[in-house]
Amino acid sequence: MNYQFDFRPYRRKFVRGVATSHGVWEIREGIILRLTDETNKVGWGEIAPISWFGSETLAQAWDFCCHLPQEITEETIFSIPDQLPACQFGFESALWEMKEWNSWRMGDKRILLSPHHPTAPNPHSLSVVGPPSSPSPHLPMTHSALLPAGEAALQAWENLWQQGYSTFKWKIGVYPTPVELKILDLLTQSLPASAKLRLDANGGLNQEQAKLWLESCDRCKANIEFLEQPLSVDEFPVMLELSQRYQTAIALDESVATLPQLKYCFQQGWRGIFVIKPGIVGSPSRLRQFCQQHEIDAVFSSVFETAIGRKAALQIAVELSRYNRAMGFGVDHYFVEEEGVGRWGSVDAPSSA
Ligand SMILES: O=C(O)CCC(=O)c1ccccc1C(=O)O
Ligand SMILES: [Mg+2]
Repeated sequence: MNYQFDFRPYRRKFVRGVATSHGVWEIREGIILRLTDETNKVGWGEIAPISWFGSETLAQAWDFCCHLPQEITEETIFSIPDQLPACQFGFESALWEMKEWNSWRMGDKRILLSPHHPTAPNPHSLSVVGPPSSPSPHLPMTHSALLPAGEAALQAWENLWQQGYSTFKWKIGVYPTPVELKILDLLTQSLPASAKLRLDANGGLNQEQAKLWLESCDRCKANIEFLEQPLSVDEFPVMLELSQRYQTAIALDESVATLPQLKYCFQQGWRGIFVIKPGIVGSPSRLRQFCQQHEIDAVFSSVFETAIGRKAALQIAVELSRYNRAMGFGVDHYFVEEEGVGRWGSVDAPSSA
């Protein structure tokens, strides 16, 4: 079977920049792709790289798309190299979506698009356009809401709590450790007792600081679910050691950004938490295979994708989640609801390409 392949870039500005230990991230850029089969069934996919996190760059993904022929096959998709993990996700999830349509009784004509009049669904509201997802055998999943770095977290949690979130993730390693530890004190005193807090350092701590955080967390009466990626990727052995020395759990994130890295850390003996970002980790089918073979403790997490990538990522997350870990997709408050994500039909190269 041959599939017609189309793609377009998109650009979304965050309402407020996302501050991490890497600096402030202002704009999310990516690629929306579409596969159309010979009967005009379509599948949408999204390529949303984060190169500072360990995926390919947007320019590399764009270049890959530009060099593909207009008609591709499954073999094209399953032979995308591991160096392009966000592309593997985008193409495979588009293929998956199209096949889902094949096994679904077509009652909704909105999606049956003529290739001569391409109109993209609004990626913000794709959930109302797509086919019903296969029923999940799992319990309803909860989401974790992302808090801003620094003392802004002290004001931000309450509104999110009222929206129904009870797990929060706070970015640390952005301000000096003593300042942030003081805020941690205030935050844990003000959060409701049933709330859970995740701390995400994005690899921005040194070993001394990491120990200070872990000691504070061990002493803390509040429910600290885990400390995420305290040290840089090359300090994996130290994190392995710390995970055995402290009560507070450690989650790897940047260290397991892609599937080969995930496999490596597992092989090296990591049995703590793995944060998995389906949007950049690579091939969904190979991820599924690995997670089903090894019953790892996984937390699934957003890459600030649009509703197109989110739908595919959530399908994977719901299928592979265990231990009732909240999923890190509570990031909608970083985007303006009505904002467009680029028009299907106007072709501009991404600004960074
Ligand atoms: O995981 C979450 O709860 C929210 C998503 C998130 O924090 C994130 C989003 C994009 C890039 C990196 C990260 C991160 O976990 O470090
Ligand atoms: Mg993280």
